Amino acid sequence: MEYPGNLFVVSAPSGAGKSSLVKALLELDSQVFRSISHTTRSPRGQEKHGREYYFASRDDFERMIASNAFVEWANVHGNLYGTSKKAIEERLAKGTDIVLEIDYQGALQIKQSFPHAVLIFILPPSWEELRSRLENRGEDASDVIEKRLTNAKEEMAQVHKFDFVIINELFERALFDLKAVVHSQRLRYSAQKRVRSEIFSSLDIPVTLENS
Ligand SMILES: Nc1nc2c(ncn2[C@@H]2O[C@H](COP(=O)(O)OP(=O)(O)O)[C@@H](O)[C@H]2O)c(=O)[nH]1
Ligand SMILES: Nc1ncnc2c1ncn2[C@@H]1O[C@H](COP(=O)(O)OP(=O)(O)O)[C@@H](O)[C@H]1O
Repeated sequence: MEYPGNLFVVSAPSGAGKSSLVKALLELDSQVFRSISHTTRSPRGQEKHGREYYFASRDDFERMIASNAFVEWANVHGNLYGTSKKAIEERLAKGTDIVLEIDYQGALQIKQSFPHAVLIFILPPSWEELRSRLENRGEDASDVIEKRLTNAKEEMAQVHKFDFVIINELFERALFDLKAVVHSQRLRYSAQKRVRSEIFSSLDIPVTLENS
């Protein structure tokens, strides 16, 4: 099913800066919303249920899997994470753009269900920088950091399956690149047709079906 809204997926190894970049994007662009995932991970730092995540027990999460409530879900770093159908379908149907901040497994599942989804991978500038960001963030125990750094090797090996790759060295530059990807998608003819059809019809521009 085609939706009038654009669907962006942002993936990155833990510590690369995806949450910071998506947060900054949402502050600049009122037309983009972030999908709130469910997770069995316990809250970190100042995280609040219903804001960063819907924190769920393992039983509740598995009940949601059994009732087919997720459009995608995955086991990441030993915790379960998933995007509920409810979280995205309502927003997309309204024509707003939505960002999913999910791992590469979820990204590939989304691309299967929503071929027009735009997959964006955020890379750190180096291994040393990735480690130091995780350590300076100060939100994960050292064994968790080691596990996430080990998983980062497999995650970054998937980068070629993504539509765009942004290197998050200087934050402002990476944010500029992320904004450019979002805005370029809005300028695609098919996206324009869905959002500005009244202008196309008033200018008598023929809209061919294959772009619908
Ligand atoms: N597949 C999937 N991955 C998710 C979802 N929500 C978060 N993740 C990913 O799970 C991983 C761990 O997220 P988190 O525990 O918040 O740690 P962070 O990566 O250090 O911010 C990250 O790669 C997230 O992108 C989701 O709904 N589905
Ligand atoms: N370009 C950057 N330069 C330096 N530090 C950064 C940059 N981007 C993010 N950070 C910091 O790195 C840490 C990890 O960022 P975060 O957004 O939590 O990553 P992720 O969501 O990918 O795990 C945070 O402390 C954040 O403030």
